[in-house]
Amino acid sequence: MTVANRDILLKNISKETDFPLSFEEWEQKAVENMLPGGYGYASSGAGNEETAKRNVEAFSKWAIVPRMLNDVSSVDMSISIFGRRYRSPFFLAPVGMQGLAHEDGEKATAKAAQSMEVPLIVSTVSTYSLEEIAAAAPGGPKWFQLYFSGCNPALSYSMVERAEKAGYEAIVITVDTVMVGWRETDMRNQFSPLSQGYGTGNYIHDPVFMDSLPNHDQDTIIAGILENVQHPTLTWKEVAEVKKRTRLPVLLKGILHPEDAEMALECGVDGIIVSNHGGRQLDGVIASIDTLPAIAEKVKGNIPILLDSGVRRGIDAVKALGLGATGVLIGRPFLYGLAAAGQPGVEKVIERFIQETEVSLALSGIADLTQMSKLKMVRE
Ligand SMILES: Cc1cc2nc3c(=O)[nH]c(=O)nc-3n(C[C@H](O)[C@H](O)[C@H](O)COP(=O)(O)O)c2cc1C
Ligand SMILES: O=C(O)C(=O)c1ccccc1
Repeated sequence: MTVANRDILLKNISKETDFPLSFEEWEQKAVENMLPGGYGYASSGAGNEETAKRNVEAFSKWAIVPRMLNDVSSVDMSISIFGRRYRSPFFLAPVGMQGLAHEDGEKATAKAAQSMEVPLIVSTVSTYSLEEIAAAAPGGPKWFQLYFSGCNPALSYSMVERAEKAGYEAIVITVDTVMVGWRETDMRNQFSPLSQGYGTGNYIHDPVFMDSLPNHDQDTIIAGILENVQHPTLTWKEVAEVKKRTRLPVLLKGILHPEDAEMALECGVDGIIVSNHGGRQLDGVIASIDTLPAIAEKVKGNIPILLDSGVRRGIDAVKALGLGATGVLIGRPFLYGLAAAGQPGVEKVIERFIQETEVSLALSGIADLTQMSKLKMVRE
């Protein structure tokens, strides 16, 4: 029997009581280890935090109708995407400024992703440069998340080129951040992640970016980064242009409307990430998991659909897979693991997700992910 909770039944779990189990327990460790402004930035949602709450509630409203009497003695939860096979359906979401959680920031996360064989999506606004992160874990699968520059397209293209050169295997264009959301927690704390992040690293270490600035004092660099991240004029035109300029697969992150998913197909993108940015952008929007079925119906298996926002444990991933996702991204869960214990913390968070998913698939009567359509999914 290979199923993960064997160790628990054999009481081997007592060896690792130092590590939290649930999301809430990891979050408590993060509260203890992060500065209040940084924790507030990471944990909060936009506006009244309706969507941030809805993301989690919506998962609990979906129920699985499981299958019995299928041999689940070995559960294979590997997925295949863009010609590569991964051992699990989990990805680490692009999370900027990880230096806020741990001094090794994305370098520690990259090492954990490599050792757990989980693809890492590196943010444009990382504490460390995309090359430093790649060098920290040269064998690990990694994708690059692009905030397409609002004022400097040459910067975006140069970042795509650098990512290709550094071994990144896909480009994820985030489309829900044409401007940063209305974040009252940060206003109250007078907190800007950009000024904090800058002190600990050298993200956007790009000659094109640096040349575009009138001078190199910290305020000018930070204002320049923000101007580059926000892009109110972003349209399908820029997406098509990025597609033209890279040989890597291009995904769009932040799709919620089924018709946008259809337009993504028409535009020739290679994948979509159904996401509301963890409730950090437009408050009041639908939970990702609730819009997934309609999107899956439009996409009809033509391109992979990934999902994030509110995935807190393995069973949430099973629900997303049951509703048509190829894989899921986790954001805050791994960030809190990083804050709690650095690289080993991220590894343990990933391990918990993988093991709970394995047990949950077995109990659902699923031996491998091609069998997911045998489940019935019901919304309360
Ligand atoms: C602190 C923080 C920073 C983030 N930075 C980025 C970013 O730079 N680029 C991006 O596309 N998404 C960013 N996101 C959104 C995540 O990629 C992801 O969509 C979200 O965290 C998923 O929700 P979850 O935290 O509920 O798992 C960030 C999220 C957090 C919590
Ligand atoms: O905090 C975020 O979610 C995010 O994506 C971001 C990135 C750069 C600046 C501000 C916010």
